[in-house]
Amino acid sequence: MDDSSGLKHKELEFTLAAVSQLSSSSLSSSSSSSSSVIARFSADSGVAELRFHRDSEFIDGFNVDIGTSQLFKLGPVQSLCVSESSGASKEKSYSRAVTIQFRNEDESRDFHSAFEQWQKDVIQAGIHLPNGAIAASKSKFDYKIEPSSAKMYFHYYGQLLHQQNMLQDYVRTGTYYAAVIENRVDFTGRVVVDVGAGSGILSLFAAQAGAKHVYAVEASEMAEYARKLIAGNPALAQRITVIKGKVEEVELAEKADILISEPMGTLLVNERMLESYIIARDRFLVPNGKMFPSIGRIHMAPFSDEYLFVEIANKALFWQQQNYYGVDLTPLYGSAFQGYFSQPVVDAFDPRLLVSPPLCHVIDFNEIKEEDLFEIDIPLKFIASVGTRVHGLACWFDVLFNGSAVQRWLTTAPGAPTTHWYQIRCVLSQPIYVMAGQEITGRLHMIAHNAQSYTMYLSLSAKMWGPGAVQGGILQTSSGKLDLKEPYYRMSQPQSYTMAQDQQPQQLLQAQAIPIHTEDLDEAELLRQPSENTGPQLQ
Ligand SMILES: C[S@@+](CC[C@H](N)C(=O)[O-])C[C@H]1O[C@@H](n2cnc3c(N)ncnc32)[C@H](O)[C@@H]1O
Repeated sequence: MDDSSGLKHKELEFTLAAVSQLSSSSLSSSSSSSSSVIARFSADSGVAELRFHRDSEFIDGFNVDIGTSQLFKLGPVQSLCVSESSGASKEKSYSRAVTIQFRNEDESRDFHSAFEQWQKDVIQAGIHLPNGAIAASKSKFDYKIEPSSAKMYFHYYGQLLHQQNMLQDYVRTGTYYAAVIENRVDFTGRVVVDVGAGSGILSLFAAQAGAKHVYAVEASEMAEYARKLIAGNPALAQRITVIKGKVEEVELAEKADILISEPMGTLLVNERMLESYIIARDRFLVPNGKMFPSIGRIHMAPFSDEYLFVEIANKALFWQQQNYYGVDLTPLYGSAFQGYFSQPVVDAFDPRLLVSPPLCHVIDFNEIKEEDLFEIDIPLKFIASVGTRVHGLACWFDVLFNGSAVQRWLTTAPGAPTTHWYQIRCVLSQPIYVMAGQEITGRLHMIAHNAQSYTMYLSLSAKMWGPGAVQGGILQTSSGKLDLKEPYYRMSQPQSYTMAQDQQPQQLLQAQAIPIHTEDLDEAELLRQPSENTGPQLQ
């Protein structure tokens, strides 16, 4: 039954034991209560919201927009609600989290099902405003992604120079070409959907491989260029239809036998386009249809790199000046130091820097649910091959084209031909010392945010080692929080790994600072490796 909000469910209230807030600037700032807290589901303001009240007072800054939030269970009576910042603060904040403590398991369960139901209604029905008007029904994409991020993102992809950058990554485009052409058997006479077609290049490959018809879906202005490019290839053009729009929103005349897409961002998941690929699967693909690619793997291994560590630590030294035009800058040193270590480093590194064999986290595009990509939690366990200082976690990815004739992997591994994705390294501000044979454990926990990327929480620990060690005991732990949306592109740095890796960090800190190449890249450009001077190494 509809109420004035237009949602099927009436306003609901839950009494909670406590709530506390994790803001992006502080992990622990909180406002938990001694008196009980009421959580109220409401659409009073025309937006479906969860509002928290204590002693009939609204708790400012805690309200969450149900349409753009995600609720996770932390334990039987504890949950975490991650949401877009919508409070009074003007501070730029991609996401914020409220920890909710329930009084018992039943109430926790009821709360979760109410949240799920409200979210479904918001997404499916749109929201009726109190004056009777109906707010435009938003798509799944619009609910998850901040409009300013989406605008910049599609503006970036609407430009030919950025499509050219990807086309000129010959490892990437050549592997797609080979995977399609060698697997003609999968394309001949089939209906294909190209998810995020860009210039239309993969649609043209699919048509070359004999596709009966290809629907090239592209949300950015690039769709117009794709039309032009396709029209200029008349032998293929009659079998390709360009559809301008988001895969979450467009309608197609028929189902697809096969999806083709290049949805991979830095560390596979940046840009959150994999979710669009999964939505396209659920909307357009016939049961048991093929996906090109069908599997993605994130590979991870601890690394040791004194140069990189010192370079990052040195960047913050600027803020140690006590007399900068008469101003003491040191109050900001700690924040600057933390800021530099929160940037994943993007470059191509020597695989000899790896301290142990890598492990991998598999994402099966045929099976995974869109929601599974909202939070990616990877337990880490390695055995150090050498005694050294570990400076963080190195990561890269690969994807599989599981063709009926030929299987092909597109890899971005260190040591393999470089792609425009390079590799990424999460550097910890506190290195850990390991001996050969010692176990390194940890966790990489990534939480999606509404700026089309992820907040990454990394921790690494060295376990007790040697005779007499307490079973399972931890010697040292180091952790960090990084934003995958704000990487540090380091490709133009001089790379030299001739120095002994056991040189003390203090000595290096005193050494001449490595000149830092700063690139004036806008936010959208940072989603991908973008500029000409840092372009992919041509084959
Ligand atoms: C990495 S590019 C790949 C372009 C092209 N397929 C290629 O391989 O060269 C991804 C493209 O997908 C488009 N895109 C991203 N999300 C989309 C969505 N939800 N719906 C439609 N297009 C999308 C972007 O605008 C961009 O052009």
